[in-house]
Amino acid sequence: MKRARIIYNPTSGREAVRRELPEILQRFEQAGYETSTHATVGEGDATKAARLAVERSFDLVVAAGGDGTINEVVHGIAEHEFRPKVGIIPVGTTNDFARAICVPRNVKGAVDVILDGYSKEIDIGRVNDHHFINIAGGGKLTELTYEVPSKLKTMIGQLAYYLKGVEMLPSIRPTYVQIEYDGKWFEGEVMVFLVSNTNSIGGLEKLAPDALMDDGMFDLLIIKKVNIGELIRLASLAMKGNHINDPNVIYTTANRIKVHTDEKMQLNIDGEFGGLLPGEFVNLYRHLEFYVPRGRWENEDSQC
Ligand SMILES: Nc1ncnc2c1ncn2[C@@H]1O[C@H](COP(=O)(O)OP(=O)(O)OP(=O)(O)O)[C@@H](O)[C@H]1O
Repeated sequence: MKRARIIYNPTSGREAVRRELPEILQRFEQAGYETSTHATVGEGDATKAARLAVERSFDLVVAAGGDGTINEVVHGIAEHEFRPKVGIIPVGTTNDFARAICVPRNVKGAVDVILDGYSKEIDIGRVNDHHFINIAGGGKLTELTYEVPSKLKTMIGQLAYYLKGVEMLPSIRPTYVQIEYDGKWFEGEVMVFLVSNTNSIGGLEKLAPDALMDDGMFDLLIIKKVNIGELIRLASLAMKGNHINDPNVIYTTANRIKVHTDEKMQLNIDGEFGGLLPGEFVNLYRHLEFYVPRGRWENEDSQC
């Protein structure tokens, strides 16, 4: 009998997964999985639980939570030689990764996808000792993701991030960085740099519009030093993906990216604090197999 381990964050998003757990378990059991669960208790716990699931040879590991929980589960699995397949039940606030791989952002639809049994190998990113699924980066602008209080996120969802962004705008300062990407070189002041694995970041689906998830390449986006007015203009262009040809923006693909700075610059990994730079970003080609909707993912023009 196949064995599934469901690792869930009981506090994610609007706390949906806790309510629906009995039904989720029943559906996995009916589909032939011997299923057990682990409720996370705090930071790093999903990683430990995922490592344990690998050691105990589970066939399937399901991450139920927001992008933070999925990141932790991926981190716990990615370092092993034998890597079980991964299913996701997105019940977080923004659910960027689910958006990117077309998994429905409701419990029933997400469970349908996993139990349908269609999976795809997907790239993931590594920087220093961390892994990431969506995006890593640095610059004051990225720091808003961990300044949004969890209670506020539960109450008003994604709007909480935008409110924080507006609040932080006047305090955003550029940082002097050196970035080496696949043999090319950038040196100068930047507002933000983003290393993206998916095209869905912070709910903005056009920020890295060309990002593919199984090509072994990141999309690198650098926004050079600009004033606040320019930054607001670029942000509004980014809503439609029209920022990428702007002279203040570098947008390119790369497999390996090294970032160095003499200033103190925080590294943001999938929306969480990931230590300080410098960092070397490496794309791990088709490293993990995720359950995705049959058909829909194959068609390049399809919108999730
Ligand atoms: N029982 C818990 N109580 C409080 N925090 C927890 C608990 N379990 C895990 N966490 C922490 O919560 C973090 C964020 O959770 P997660 O990403 O699942 O939900 P979210 O913040 O609602 O969604 P999103 O990442 O989409 O904003 C995790 O990275 C983990 O460190």
